[in-house]
Amino acid sequence: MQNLGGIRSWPATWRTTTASMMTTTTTESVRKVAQVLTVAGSDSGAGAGIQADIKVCAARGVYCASVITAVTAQNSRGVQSVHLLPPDFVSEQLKSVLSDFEVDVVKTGMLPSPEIVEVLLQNLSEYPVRALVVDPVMVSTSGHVLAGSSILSIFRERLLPVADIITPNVKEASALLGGVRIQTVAEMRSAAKSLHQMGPRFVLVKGGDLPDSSDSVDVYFDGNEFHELHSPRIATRNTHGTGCTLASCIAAELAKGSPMLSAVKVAKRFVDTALNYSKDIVIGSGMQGPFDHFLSLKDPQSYRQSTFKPDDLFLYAVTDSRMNRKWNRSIVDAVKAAIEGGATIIQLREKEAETREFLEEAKSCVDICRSNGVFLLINDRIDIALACDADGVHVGQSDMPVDLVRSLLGPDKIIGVSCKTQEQAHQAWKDGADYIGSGGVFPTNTKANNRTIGLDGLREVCKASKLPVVAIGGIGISNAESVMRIGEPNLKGVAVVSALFDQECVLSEAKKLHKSLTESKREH
Ligand SMILES: Nc1ncnc2c1ncn2[C@@H]1O[C@H](COP(=O)(O)OP(=O)(O)OP(=O)(O)O)[C@@H](O)[C@H]1O
Ligand SMILES: Cc1ncc(CO)c(N)n1
Ligand SMILES: [Mg+2]
Repeated sequence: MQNLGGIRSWPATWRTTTASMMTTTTTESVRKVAQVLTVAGSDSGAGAGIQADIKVCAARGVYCASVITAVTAQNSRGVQSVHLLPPDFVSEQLKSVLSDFEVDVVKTGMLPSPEIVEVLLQNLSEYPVRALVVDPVMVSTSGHVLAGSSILSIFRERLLPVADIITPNVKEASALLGGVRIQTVAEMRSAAKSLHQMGPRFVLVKGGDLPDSSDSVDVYFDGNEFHELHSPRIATRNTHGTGCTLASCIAAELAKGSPMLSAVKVAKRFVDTALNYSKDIVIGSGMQGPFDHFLSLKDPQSYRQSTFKPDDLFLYAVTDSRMNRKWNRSIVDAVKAAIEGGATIIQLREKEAETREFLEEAKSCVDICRSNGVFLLINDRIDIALACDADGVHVGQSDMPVDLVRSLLGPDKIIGVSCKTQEQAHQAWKDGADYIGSGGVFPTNTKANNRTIGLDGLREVCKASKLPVVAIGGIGISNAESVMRIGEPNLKGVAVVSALFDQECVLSEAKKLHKSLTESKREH
């Protein structure tokens, strides 16, 4: 919470906890478990509310306690009835949990009366937590009022100012702002700005219900900069509880130690994946079905595969053991800095590493990448990729053939392959690769005896490729724009080695490169 220092003051070790383990060893015998407390309403249909919150946290590897504010009779057709719990009893539940557990993050959903908000604030001042995520639930997607206008003034005056992030949908944002019109992304941006002035540290205005939009766009504002989070709108009836899921996932990621923007990105991606994954399941006969938070009601194999997107190739960071040694940093530190600076995918290319040491480092990198929602690939070493459960591999033309890699790794891992020619690009697609890396575009010292194909060669490969392409070889801040300017639609980004890792500060180089790539993307 704002007045408590927020998540920025968290111990550094927390930032490396994993989604699957949810713990950090503090002493030999005590394991710290990341904990969320949701303060929300029960949904008998279990698609939204408390039930969704608990499922999301479990899916993200975080413990979730629950304080119930109201009980709803609700299904896929709508809300039939709402029963509020007495504020005193809500307070007893809050005390019960907060006085006993080490709650990291409180997430609020349905807070149906000013008295309930009052007891929540009272308990939070008595038992401070590290972060407060406020999903200002007011109306269900089916149109039922879950919290009326009586809560508006206490929300505006007392709850929002102590929130770390608020996640209103467009209707809720409009209600909080006294009924302003929000029908476009531009209006979402200005709403986010006005809401920020009410005191929360971060604002995310969700665009799931934005009319006439082919993308599902959420607008994030940190008081300084805006970020638009886009994902294609998924055609499904199963969107009941997307809002609760998003907010709880943000809370879970914060509890594990993520910075805010990373938590929001992971959450958006989680909702997107879960919706995609369960778009055709049928639960209930109404217009608003629940979806599957555990991604298990359908063939689990398609999970990862469906989440790799060509845009993940935007800023592709490839590590190099010699450079890390030269600058005296570990692979793990190099990867952390690259991600913080904006790298969108990581490849570990550690030619000289000893297997056992490499495996340990790769495992740590998997944890960091996963908690930041960034994929991690291993160069060439299928064995290491399997052993550390990396998201995939990148192979060259003289490494193991792609079809064999695919049969070893299964359908859900990402496979990239280096291609210099149109024939190789065609073969990569036939063999089941997900993307190709093409280069060396410019001469480079990183790879000896590597033929340079130039921008013309890159263009040829892009034209022949049915797969997304990332350009590699001698690319850095000075020439990244000229590469992207070739304007081939399937050229999705640049891969860099020295430009990030043979530098004194990986973080600032990554930031600069990300900025220049973003600018060149905007221009085209
Ligand atoms: N059809 C969809 N396809 C993809 N993403 C979606 C879709 N609908 C909603 N989302 C995403 O789900 C998240 C929740 O957004 P939404 O605006 O629906 O919240 P909400 O209305 O509060 O949710 P709820 O339905 O739980 O009340 C956002 O990240 C939004 O972009
Ligand atoms: C209990 C409850 N909380 C939140 C929502 C918002 O989706 C809902 N429909 N039901
Ligand atoms: Mg909605």
